[in-house]
Amino acid sequence: MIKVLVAGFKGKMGQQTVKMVLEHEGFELVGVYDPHAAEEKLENNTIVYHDLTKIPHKCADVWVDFTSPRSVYENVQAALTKEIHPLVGTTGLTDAQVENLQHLSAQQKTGGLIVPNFGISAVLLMQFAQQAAKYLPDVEIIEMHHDQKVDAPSGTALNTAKKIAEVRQKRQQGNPQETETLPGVRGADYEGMRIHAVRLPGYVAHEQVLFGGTGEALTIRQDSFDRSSFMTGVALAIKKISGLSGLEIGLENIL
Ligand SMILES: NC(=O)C1=CN([C@@H]2O[C@H](COP(=O)(O)OP(=O)(O)OC[C@H]3O[C@@H](n4cnc5c(N)ncnc54)[C@H](OP(=O)(O)O)[C@@H]3O)[C@@H](O)[C@H]2O)C=CC1
Ligand SMILES: O=C(O)C1=N[C@H](C(=O)O)C[C@H](O)C1
Repeated sequence: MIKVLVAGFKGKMGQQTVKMVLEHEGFELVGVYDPHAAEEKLENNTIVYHDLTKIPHKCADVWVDFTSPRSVYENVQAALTKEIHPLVGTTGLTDAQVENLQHLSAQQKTGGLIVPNFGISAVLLMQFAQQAAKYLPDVEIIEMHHDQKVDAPSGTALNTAKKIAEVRQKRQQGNPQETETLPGVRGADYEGMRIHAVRLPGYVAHEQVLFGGTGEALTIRQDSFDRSSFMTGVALAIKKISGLSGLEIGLENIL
């Protein structure tokens, strides 16, 4: 049995993860964590932790984190220090934070995985976009999410831009003389690529990558209509994470 702890268990993704772990015959839910939770135990007697320092060393094999950009760094530090493999779905870690966590992971000899998106459609979108950018280097990214999301751009959009930047030179896009008569209207700039974030009720998680060439265009789009779609990826990562020696980024590392 793989022992799993879920941080952020009351949230939208945390609840899906708890359900999946309880239903999976190879997994055992050994604890859940939320500093703001009122209860001491779940209905099935699973222990509820409220304080990071009270979570015992090596009490779980995997720490699944679906919390918030404000808490994820501290949580992953705690998991690594306790020699629990962190499986990080939470977005918003900065590059410097990721680098520090990778050092800690090496020091602790405890591997882990940061996954900007557990959906197979999003993983494929990122791979196809990287491939397309080799031939169509003028790109804009539009991500669309529910209006409760706290971070922008989405982790998926930022990771898409980083993957594209690996295969193309930084380039200026659009008219060098362009001006914004409404500030921000052209979106954020990542190495010359524009990223636009839409937040609307009714949406879940969606992304379009638009490529323009001479007289032609390509649009790649993925849609996550339901959060249960992320659970196949979470389950697979829980099974495979102990095989990772460092703190890696992207579900593709275990596919
Ligand atoms: N990688 C992927 O495929 C996906 C990633 N995500 C990411 O996962 C994260 C969570 O998303 P979602 O579930 O929608 O968000 P929610 O706001 O629904 O849930 C977050 C939960 O974390 C709790 N929380 C806050 N601080 C802490 C802490 N220090 N330790 C433990 N729990 C804490 C919150 O409690 P309280 O409300 O009391 O503060 C809340 O219950 C986001 O960063 C989102 O971008 C989402 C979907 C897919
Ligand atoms: O907050 C969300 O909902 C999601 N967050 C992740 C992100 O920021 O990319 C993954 C998915 O888009 C859902």
